[in-house]
Formats: sequence, structure tokens, C-alpha cells
Amino acid sequence: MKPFIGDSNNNNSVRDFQIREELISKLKNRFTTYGYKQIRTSTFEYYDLYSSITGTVNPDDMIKVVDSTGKVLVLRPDVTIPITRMAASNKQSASDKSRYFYVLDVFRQSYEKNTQKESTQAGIEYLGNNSAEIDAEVIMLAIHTLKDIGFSNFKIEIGHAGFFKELITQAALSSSELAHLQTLIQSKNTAEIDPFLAELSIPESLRAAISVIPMMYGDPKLVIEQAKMNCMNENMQSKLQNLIDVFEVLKDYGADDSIVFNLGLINNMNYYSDIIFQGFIEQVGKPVLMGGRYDNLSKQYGTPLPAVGFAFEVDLMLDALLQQGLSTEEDMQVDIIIYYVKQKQRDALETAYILRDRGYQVLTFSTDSHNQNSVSAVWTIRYETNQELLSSATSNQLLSDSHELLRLFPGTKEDL
Ligand SMILES: N[C@@H](Cc1c[nH]c[nH+]1)C(=O)O
Repeated sequence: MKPFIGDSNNNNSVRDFQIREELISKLKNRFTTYGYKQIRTSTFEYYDLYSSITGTVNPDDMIKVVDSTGKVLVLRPDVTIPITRMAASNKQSASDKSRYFYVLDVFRQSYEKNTQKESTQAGIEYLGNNSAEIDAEVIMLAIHTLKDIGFSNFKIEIGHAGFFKELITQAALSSSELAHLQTLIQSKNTAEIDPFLAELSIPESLRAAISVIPMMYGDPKLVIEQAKMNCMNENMQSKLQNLIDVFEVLKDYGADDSIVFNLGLINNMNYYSDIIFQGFIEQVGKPVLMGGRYDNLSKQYGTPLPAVGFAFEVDLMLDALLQQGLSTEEDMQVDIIIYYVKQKQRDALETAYILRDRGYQVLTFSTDSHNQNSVSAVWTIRYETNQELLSSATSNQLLSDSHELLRLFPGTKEDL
């Protein structure tokens, strides 16, 4: 069956929605514990906001609509850009630190088969600081979040947009040559890179340095050694030092096991200036996480402001959760179900109201219309899930009056 236009994924059952909500709530909780505050940005933006600056979303990938005055608007193609613009236009100074998080839909034209135009991103942006400690803290937050959700088999690939740019700048490629080379490096297509480089009139040493980029992947210590030999100037050395500094802090977080270096890493967005990273979960072909430092973006809105951030692709994460069986049935069930005979309806509904007021999830069924076993019972309570919710009572208990039920759940659910 064809998916509905606008479906952000194929997980549309109530059960999947509950698991998705649960996932989002875990993400939000973890972001909050690192000091981030939730914000949102507008769904519609003026196209000019994106088209007039460099390093943004490809204009062809934006979904456009026209308002009644004829102005072209786009559906939010990215969240990092509007948040940066907001901070820059509020004249946030580099000494004010702000930590924002969001859970928002992002709209991008997709050319791949079966890929939706709409996806939900849960991300964070830290504006106003540039240090290896902050970069490492942001990567640690991503790792911490992946662990919360239950993923154990994931890797964070870290690269450096600056290191790569330094090397490429020396080759003075045309934009189409650069785009082609980036695709080859991204796909680690070593068979085609060498013939492509051979066609360019660049020094032999530069050709050699570019051709080994896709191989600079794996254990950070080994990649650092390789990269040291590949540095062609001081700028490249200082970019590499930045990577080493971030990795040192990550070691102190005890996170080095989850880290892989990939100096051929290229993120979709062009605004990154320094460290970049992507997160991969086993069996998921695409990155579930993308991020990096983008110190030059806000200058284009008039205020220089260093910044770093990332976004999780919620729908991909949800697919992985369901695939790996990491979601629990328990999340789906209610606390109390009340079955009642018709003449006790008023009592039953009042009791349900009080229990809901106390924070319990309660369902009610009239046994006359509901094919339940205990038609003779005045009350039945049953614990669909949380057995620990009421350890003293047994599930499916028959009760003769409503007060007994209220006595079983005297306080609020939170008191338990
Ligand atoms: N906005 C980026 C992710 C990101 C957030 N902050 C920095 N990078 C993306 O959609 O790929």
C-alpha cells in the first residue's frame, strides 16, 4: 500500500505512537539533565532566509509554498539555522551561553525511493562557547542518550570539517569537481578517487594526501598517527590538535569505546567549521545522529557566535528500537480497568474520575455491553501491567462497593 503523503514514517499504529512518545520523553529528559531548555521555531520561514546565505540547505531540497501576497515560503528545512539567526538577531554576545533543545519536524525534498519528506528531529544547540570540553560534552550527551534508550551497539564517527577544507582549499577545485570528490570520499570509493585525482593539475604531495583521506578511519589513536603524517601546513596541524583535545576529554568521560575517527566524514549541511560527527546504530544503514561545530554561521546574521549542536533522527531511532525489540509491552498498558454492571454505572464512573484525578490510567467497561467473564460482579479491578502498582491486592479482584477500590489506591499514583 502506498504511504500517505506526509507520513513521517511507516509506524502508524497506536502502539508505535506510544513507543515514539516514550522515546521522545527519554530524549527530552536527558537533554534537560545537561542544562538544555526546550524551544520551537516557526514551521514556515521566508525562502530568502535560506537562499541569501551560504552553507545552508540546498535550495532544490526545500519544500516551497506561496503565501497570499506571493511571497515564497519554505517549510522548516533545518532547525540549526533559525535558532542561530534568532540568537544572532537578539545580539547574544559570545559570553552569554545558551543551551536549547527541540523536537521538531523538518521538511526536505527526498530523491530516494520510499523516503519521506517530513522527519522529526530531536536536537540540541549550544551557542556562545568554543572549547574542546564543550564539544566533548555535547558528544557525551549524544552517547548518554543512546544508552538511555537501550542501544548498546552504536558508534559515533568523528571527523573535522576544517581539516578536510584545509586540504581541499589547496587543490582549488571547481564546485562540480569538489562535489564529485566529496561523493567519492563519502562512499570510500577508492577505486575511482585515484583516477579522478590523476586528472587534476595539483602537486603530487597534495594528490597523495587527498587520496588517503578515505582510509583515515577507525581507532582514533591510529588515525591520529596517520593524520599527523598527512598534515601539509600549520592550519591542518591545529585542526588535528583540536580533534585530539576533544578525544582526550571524551576519554575522561570513559566514552572512548564508542568513538571511531573518520577524517573522510562529510555531513550534509555545509555550515560546519570544525568538529563534525555522526552516530550509527547496528543494522541501521543511515546515521541516526548528525552534528558538529558551526562557528561561522551566525556571522552571516550579523553577530559572531561560536556554536555546536546535533540532531537525532527520531523516526530512524524508532525503527531501530522496534527492530531490535527494545520497546517494552509494559509501556502500552493501563493501571486499572473497572468493569461494572449497568445499575452501578454512576458509582463506577465517579470512582474512575477520582482515580484518574489521582493520576492513574483508568478504563471503564459496562459488563452489559462488554463481553466480560464476571457479569455477576459488581466491581472487578484488573492490573494490566504494573503489578508493583498495588502489591497488596491481586488482579481481577471482585469488589462489592466502590469505596473498597478507592481504599486500594488511596494516594496519587506518584505517591506509590
Ligand atoms: N541541523 C543539522 C544537525 C545539527 C544540529 N546542530 C548542529 N548540527 C542537520 O539537520 O543535519
